[in-house]
Amino acid sequence: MKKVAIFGVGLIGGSIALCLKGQPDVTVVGYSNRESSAKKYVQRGVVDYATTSVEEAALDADFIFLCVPVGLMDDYISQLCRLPLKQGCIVTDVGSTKASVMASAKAFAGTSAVFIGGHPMAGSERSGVEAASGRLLENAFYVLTADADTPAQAIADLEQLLSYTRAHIVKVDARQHDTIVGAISHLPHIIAVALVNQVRQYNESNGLYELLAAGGFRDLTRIASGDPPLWRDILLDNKEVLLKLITDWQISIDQFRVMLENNDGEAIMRAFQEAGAFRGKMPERRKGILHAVYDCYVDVPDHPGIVGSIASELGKANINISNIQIIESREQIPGVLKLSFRTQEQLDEAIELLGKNGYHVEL
Ligand SMILES: NC(=O)C1=CN([C@@H]2O[C@H](COP(=O)(O)OP(=O)(O)OC[C@H]3O[C@@H](n4cnc5c(N)ncnc54)[C@H](O)[C@@H]3O)[C@@H](O)[C@H]2O)C=CC1
Ligand SMILES: O=C(O)C(=O)Cc1ccc(O)cc1
Repeated sequence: MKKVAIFGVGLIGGSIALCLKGQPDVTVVGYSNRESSAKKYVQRGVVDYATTSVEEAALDADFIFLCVPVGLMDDYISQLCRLPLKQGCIVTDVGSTKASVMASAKAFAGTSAVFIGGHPMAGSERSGVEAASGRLLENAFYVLTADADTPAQAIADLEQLLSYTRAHIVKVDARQHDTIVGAISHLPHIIAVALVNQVRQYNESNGLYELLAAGGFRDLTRIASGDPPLWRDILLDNKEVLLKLITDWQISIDQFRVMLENNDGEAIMRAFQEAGAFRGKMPERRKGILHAVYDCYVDVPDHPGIVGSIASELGKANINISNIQIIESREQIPGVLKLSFRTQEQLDEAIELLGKNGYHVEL
């Protein structure tokens, strides 16, 4: 039996726990610094048992996952490396930045434990154990960062355990990870927040901004709803990378300003063509860091039972809806139903079926 201790059973820790709990050879213990959270982990059935004692959680653990916000990693690493951990215990983390945690983890040198950095490249703007799902990491990339002297057997053992998440392991150098993830995740979060706040300020003097921003703008800026303390920690920890990326971003935006000032339609088209061609090459069907959302919008006449009837038409065709949202119908605007699916295939099938049945569907 392998004992796996999860420190911080929130969105990511809870999702990993759900993949491991119930496996024939695994016991999962959750650690929280708060009694009420520890109780909740057990009540929700995410862990086998929970404790508020670092020592009890770590005692005899074969694997320890640090799933707390980035700003707390160093503190937990210092606490753990002072404990008599089991010989060969593998300590890992799930933090969104890797260089600082790898630096802190040097403290494990000469102890009975081995540290391997980790970052599952999937998640959402939600947080807490309530948002955890055993399918969150399925098909996502899962980065591991290890030092040159990390025993190959320890990496293999961690990979073996992580196979329960059905994520795809990739090994990346910690600094390179922070540079790349800075560009594809951290900078986009900054831009999304800045964009929403720009519109929020315009909206203070004209509420039409909020009303008209309901569609694409809302989807484009979904990640602006991330947990504020979590993102404070990530951005401050990756500050050096982000300062450089923000400078590059300012150059890109400035190029657009110049194109507009010069009425340079050719350059605008070229920018769209280059972006479209690069984006078109990106893999669509594997979860990326900003995970794909397979949504469509269906215009619905305002009559009772319409939602049930659409759901049952799809159900009969074995197309599973993962979420239905009725978007408030406003005066003179037909009702709109937002349907979400888990895969591109299911979305495509739903669009085809609903189209055949006379519904107007948009992406
Ligand atoms: N949100 C996301 O989509 C992703 C987040 N990550 C990383 O995963 C880690 C956890 O993030 P989430 O699961 O999203 O956050 P979360 O807020 O859902 O979970 C964090 C957990 O840590 C616990 N916690 C907070 N302070 C604590 C303390 N002082 N001692 C012990 N436990 C404490 C919370 O109670 C909660 O259970 C972070 O390092 C984040 O950068 C990695 C990939 C994706
Ligand atoms: O919601 C999304 O699409 C995300 O981008 C979630 C996310 C947040 C932090 C990470 O380190 C990785 C993924």
